[in-house]
Amino acid sequence: MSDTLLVVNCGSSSLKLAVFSRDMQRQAQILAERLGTSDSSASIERKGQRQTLQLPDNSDHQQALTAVIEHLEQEAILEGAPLVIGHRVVHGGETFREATRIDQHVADAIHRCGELAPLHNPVNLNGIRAMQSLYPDTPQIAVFDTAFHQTLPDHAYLYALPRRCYQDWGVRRYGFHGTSHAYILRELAKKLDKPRSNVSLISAHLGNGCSVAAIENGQSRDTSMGLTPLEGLVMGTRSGDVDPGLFDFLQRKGLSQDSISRMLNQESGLLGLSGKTNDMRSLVQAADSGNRAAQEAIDVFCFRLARYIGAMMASLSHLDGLVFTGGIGENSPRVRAKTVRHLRLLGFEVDDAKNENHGQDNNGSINAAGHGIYVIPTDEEGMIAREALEAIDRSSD
Ligand SMILES: Nc1ncnc2c1ncn2[C@@H]1O[C@H](COP(=O)(O)OP(=O)(O)O)[C@@H](O)[C@H]1O
Ligand SMILES: CC(=O)OP(=O)(O)O
Ligand SMILES: [Mg+2]
Repeated sequence: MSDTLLVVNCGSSSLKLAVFSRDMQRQAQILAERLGTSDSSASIERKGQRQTLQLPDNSDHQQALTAVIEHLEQEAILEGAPLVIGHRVVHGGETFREATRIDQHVADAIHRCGELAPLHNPVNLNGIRAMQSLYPDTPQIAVFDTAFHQTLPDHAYLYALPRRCYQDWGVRRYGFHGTSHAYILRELAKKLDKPRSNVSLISAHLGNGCSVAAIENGQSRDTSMGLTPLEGLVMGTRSGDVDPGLFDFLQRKGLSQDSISRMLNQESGLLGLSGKTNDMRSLVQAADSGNRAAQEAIDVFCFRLARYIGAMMASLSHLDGLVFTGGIGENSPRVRAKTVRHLRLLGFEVDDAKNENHGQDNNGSINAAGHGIYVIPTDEEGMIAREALEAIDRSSD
């Protein structure tokens, strides 16, 4: 068995892998996209070099994983079975409060939670099964998006529904992107040179999926995603909050349950509003060329985000900083500036020059006066690797 740590993050149409050495140095980062199409490929980044690996036509996650692992072995990036494999699992319900070694019992529980994350958990499980068959003797650890939010207080996780919905079916707010929010807490604590247990922040993870979290003295106290990763902010293809009355309305218009679910999860958000793309970078370009729908999509995205940042203040007694992260949060000065402009009354103000260069010359800080505002790149894979290692140390104690 080698000294390598492998992280597997199976998303709905993509696959991310990362390889780390035992001392947590990243050896390679892999992104496979457009799975299930005739155009799927993987890009492999290693020591500043990028390679592209063409994947077999219509590869599913399992086939893509097998092809990528074969390549990593050929290139000696992986030599023999990894020491541990960490998997991102999106929904762990109330069952999992920390990273957990996967056995049949745990796999069954992940399968049951799949009812609440149908776009995510089934593909997470496919990744787990693929790696179990490739490396049957390697410990496989599940790291849950929901785990960090298990500290939400009752008043933040209960929906105002009849009690039986929670008691009989587990209908409550769970929250997601916990691995990223926990990483951001850790990085902000380092920046401020404070123990995590004294740090309070609002973390805005803005990728394809988007969520904010209020973290008070190191614990998650509120977040924008709920029972499923559909609630809250406007996302790439997800609507975020809508009036629950919409379901009745659309059904009366003749839409089936499946088509409503597809609409809300895959055809809405930035894509739905712009009618063009779910990609924020392309939207900013389109808006600059005068495309009105693209501009409106950005406006709605930023306004919803600002509303939620305001809402997160209700869970905090002090604030060390507002942090932007994820592909959009890290790279879009436009989104950050536009969002913060709505929040002047709450004491937030961006410094334009610092914002334009993502705070790079200011230790990540981009605020003018008022509360601290930071840009901090997230590292879900690094965090999963660390948690996986801690979990095997715990299980061998
Ligand atoms: N320079 C940029 N400006 C604006 N948006 C960007 C930029 N770079 C990346 N993004 C956006 O980040 C989003 C993807 O975020 P990412 O965190 O990589 O996604 P995922 O959730 O799939 O990991 C896309 O909307 C993409 O357009
Ligand atoms: C939970 C979630 O939304 O994940 P992602 O951002 O990977 O879609
Ligand atoms: Mg993401």
